[in-house]
Amino acid sequence: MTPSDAPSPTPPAAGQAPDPRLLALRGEIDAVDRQLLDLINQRARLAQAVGEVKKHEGSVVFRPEREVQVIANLKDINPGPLAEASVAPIWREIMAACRSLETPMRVAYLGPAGTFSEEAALAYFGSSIVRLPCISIDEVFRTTTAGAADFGVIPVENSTEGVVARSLDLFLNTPLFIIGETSLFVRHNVLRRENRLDGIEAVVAHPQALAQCHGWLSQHLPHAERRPVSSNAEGARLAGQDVSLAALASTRAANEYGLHVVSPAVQDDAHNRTRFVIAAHPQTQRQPGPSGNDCTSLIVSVPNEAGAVHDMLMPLKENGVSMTRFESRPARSGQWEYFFYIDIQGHPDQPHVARALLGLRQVCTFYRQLGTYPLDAH
Ligand SMILES: O=C(O)C(=O)C[C@]1(C(=O)O)C=C[C@@H](O)C=C1
Repeated sequence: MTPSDAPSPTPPAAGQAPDPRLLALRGEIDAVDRQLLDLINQRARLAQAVGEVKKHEGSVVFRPEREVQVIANLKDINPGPLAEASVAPIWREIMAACRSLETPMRVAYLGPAGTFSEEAALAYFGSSIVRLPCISIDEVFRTTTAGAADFGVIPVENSTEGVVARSLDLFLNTPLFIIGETSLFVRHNVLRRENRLDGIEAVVAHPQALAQCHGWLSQHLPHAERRPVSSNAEGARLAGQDVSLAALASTRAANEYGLHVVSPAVQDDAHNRTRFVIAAHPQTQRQPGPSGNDCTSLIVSVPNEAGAVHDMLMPLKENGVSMTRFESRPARSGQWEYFFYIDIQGHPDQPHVARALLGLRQVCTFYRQLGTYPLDAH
């Protein structure tokens, strides 16, 4: 008998009693859930008590380094069968719920509802947050700088398209600093009111998404105009109002705006990822302590002369500090001068990192530490 000939298990007919083993197992699951609820409430009361201590000493609620350690410890001791990848999202939600009892967290990101920035905000902070969707990345910076948001979620880099130049430029003149990072797999889908490709006159999406789907669009929708808009979710919102438009956005955006997924995963690179950083104001948040796996982000500039970039990197080499990112942006001085955006591994509390930063500072004409934060533990 082939698998397709095998008799399929018959579901119980309406009115027929389910298998008694199922009832017994569900009874046990209900009992375990009650215990879990008791335990989670016990944990929430402890977090409230921690919140009282912090209020008393005037310190900040959100401690990313502690949250990373909680999750890493649990992954280490997880006996299974729960998959290791399930531990982080479950505990992130539990900690988000506990945190929200200490204080509600207001998080600004590029909106409207359904953007990948919103997904990054939820992946990083969990869902117990106050969502503040903004109309542009500039607005995310403004809202967070003005104190209307506690944190801003900023896209900085995409694995297909490279840096998000606007975000890097905005970091140059902001008092905000970085307290965390998160990376998302970004899958763009063609979304439309009608479930077919023909008749699409324009594809509306963020310029980065249009670029990330360039090959697919040229092949499948060569005659459709590519119209840039402020975000992919904004494109989905517009496509919800006009059947001649298609959007490139997430399945969450499809649900949000009642659209069909006409073609799934049309980004040219199957492994397309976007990295976001979490920005906060130094008056309301402090730099996270060492977590054991940290990154320090800097913006520096050196004189426009032979060997200057080499000299700038020597203190890192001499102190055994790894550089994980090196980007340049024009300084707009008309003199072919550049700002360099550098990420290094480690925390300034580590002596070799402190020595490297001191050496670097001495050769730079501009030096700004953008923040030190635990690396994404996904
Ligand atoms: O340990 C703390 O500082 C807490 O406030 C508790 C807790 C948690 O739920 O475990 C909550 C918020 C912080 O970001 C870190 C951890």
